[in-house]
Amino acid sequence: MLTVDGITMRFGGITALDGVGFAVEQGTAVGLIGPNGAGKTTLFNCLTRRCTPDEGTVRYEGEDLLSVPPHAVAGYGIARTFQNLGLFQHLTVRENVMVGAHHRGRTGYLAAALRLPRVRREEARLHSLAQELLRRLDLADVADHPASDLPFGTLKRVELARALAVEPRLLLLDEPVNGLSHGEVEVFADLIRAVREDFDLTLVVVEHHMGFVMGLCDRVVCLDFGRTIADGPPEQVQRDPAVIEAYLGAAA
Ligand SMILES: Nc1ncnc2c1ncn2[C@@H]1O[C@H](COP(=O)(O)OP(=O)(O)OP(=O)(O)O)[C@@H](O)[C@H]1O
Repeated sequence: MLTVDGITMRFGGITALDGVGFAVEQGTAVGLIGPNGAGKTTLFNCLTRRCTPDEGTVRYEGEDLLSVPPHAVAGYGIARTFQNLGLFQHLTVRENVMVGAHHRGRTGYLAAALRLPRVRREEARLHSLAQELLRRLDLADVADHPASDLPFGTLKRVELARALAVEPRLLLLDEPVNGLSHGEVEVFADLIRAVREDFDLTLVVVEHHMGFVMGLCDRVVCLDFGRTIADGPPEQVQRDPAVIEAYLGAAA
């Protein structure tokens, strides 16, 4: 279970988040929505330890996540994808996925330097994990291509494979369908639903595409001006007058 409580984050005179709280039960998918500037990215950055809030707590499986340094978050079974893809363009697809796998590597530097047998066993395990993910996400044919050669839609799958290589229980998706065509969104939504099931994932998704959020998430949290204005099942949040007003106000 992920519990976010009383998160407040200020940038100079701007209060980006103002006492935001919600909980994500293990195995559920929660969508974070809200008009531009509502505070979604700032909240996501607090969850992924890219920033530290001024006030509040974030706990995952009882651990105080705010005391965990950003590079150690993967060790707690938490992975993320990036809005603008967090891939290494000059590396191959397979190497990018292996980068994810190594975030979760369980061997220390000394053991790795000495190439102890357990290091070799761990390397072999990570290679076969990467191979399985490449197959599962239909990337086997492009495994040895540099990322820079591939279309955006394929890179989205590489990004997902890299995150899954961390062997997460909790996966945080930052605008996963941003930049995809209408048809690609539906295919990617099916893929996310399938991997969620296969890997028994808990999901937190920041996304502007309402159809995607409503079709994937069990619960939706809507932010506006740094505050939670709705939290409930997708159909309920979609009909909530405060949510409609926030979006219409943003469009006006
Ligand atoms: N590093 C920063 N310095 C100053 N202000 C910031 C910073 N990051 C965010 N803000 C401000 O905090 C508020 C929330 O921004 P945030 O990017 O979290 O919103 P958002 O809901 O993700 O918006 P969008 O949907 O446009 O990505 C905005 O007023 C924004 O200008």
